[in-house]
Amino acid sequence: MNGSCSEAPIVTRGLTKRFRSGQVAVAGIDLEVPAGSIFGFLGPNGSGKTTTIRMLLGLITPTSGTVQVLGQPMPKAQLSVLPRVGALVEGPAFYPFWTGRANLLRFDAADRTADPSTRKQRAGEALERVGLSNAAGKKVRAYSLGMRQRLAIAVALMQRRDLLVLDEPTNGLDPQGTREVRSLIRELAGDGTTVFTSTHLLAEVEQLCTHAAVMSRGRLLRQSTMAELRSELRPRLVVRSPDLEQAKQTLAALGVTDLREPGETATDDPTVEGDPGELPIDKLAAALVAADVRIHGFGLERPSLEESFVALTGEGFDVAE
Ligand SMILES: Nc1ncnc2c1ncn2[C@@H]1O[C@H](COP(=O)(O)OP(=O)(O)OP(=O)(O)O)[C@@H](O)[C@H]1O
Repeated sequence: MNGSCSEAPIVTRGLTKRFRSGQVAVAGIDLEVPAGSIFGFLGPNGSGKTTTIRMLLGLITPTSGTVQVLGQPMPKAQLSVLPRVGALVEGPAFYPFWTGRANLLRFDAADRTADPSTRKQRAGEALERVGLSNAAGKKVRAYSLGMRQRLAIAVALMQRRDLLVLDEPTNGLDPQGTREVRSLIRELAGDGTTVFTSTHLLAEVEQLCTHAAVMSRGRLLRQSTMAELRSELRPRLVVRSPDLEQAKQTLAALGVTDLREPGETATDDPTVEGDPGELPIDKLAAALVAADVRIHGFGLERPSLEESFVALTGEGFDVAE
């Protein structure tokens, strides 16, 4: 890996894009993508992910703000930066009647920074890395969607890359293709490549990423490690009881805050939940019993990542695979 990669491979400051229509697609975002991370750039459709990625790669110019990729300013330094960045933005258009290998060679031949004398060898290595060596001689039209996407990633891997930027790499894939691409991304990151990947799928971030940033309506709401995001999700006290009013009063008197009755629950029992803060839960249980509250259920529940992101963005995420 290149020495300059110890610094964050992607840094933006106040990055903004206002389109001619007047629409502000990206509104002053400060991104910092650590070296070696699998960074999930998460947000609902239309939240500004693709526009951000296009600015990172120098495909469009920011209205204001700065972008540094691999320590150098973009788009100014794109000639020296882009050969070290593998990108998958709009999937490359393959010739269906050509083999996977022939398509790969064609893309490399169109790349002025690529060395023709090593082309065949590099194609062989890229096909090997994405697990397509055995299918390299097959026509692309016989490829599954997952194989096509892996071939697209092979295009991005024809040269040694310090950073991969992938825009919705599993979009449109069936579950098998999705698994293939996710495991490929994990392997690539395991080799030390930083991976920046956008997605509207929360499950993708949960399964794949070490870090995440959450976009909503052009703004960056949060960015942190996945471990931090998870630990921040405070557990809530959940009590099921036919004596709901009394349960509420008792808990409130002990200092449980934000008491609410959730709409839908797994059981028919009336349920109240609240934030117990630092209160020891055995004391809370004892107090309910002492107040003659009949208890059908009692415990701490951690909100899912989805619930907390929905609370953050006010929008739902697609949690489907
Ligand atoms: N060339 C353009 N001209 C005008 N508006 C645009 C242009 N490109 C994108 N937009 C608008 O900017 C907003 C952000 O779009 P963007 O494609 O960046 O979002 P996204 O998060 O990548 O969503 P998706 O996953 O649907 O692509 C959207 O409202 C979109 O309509």
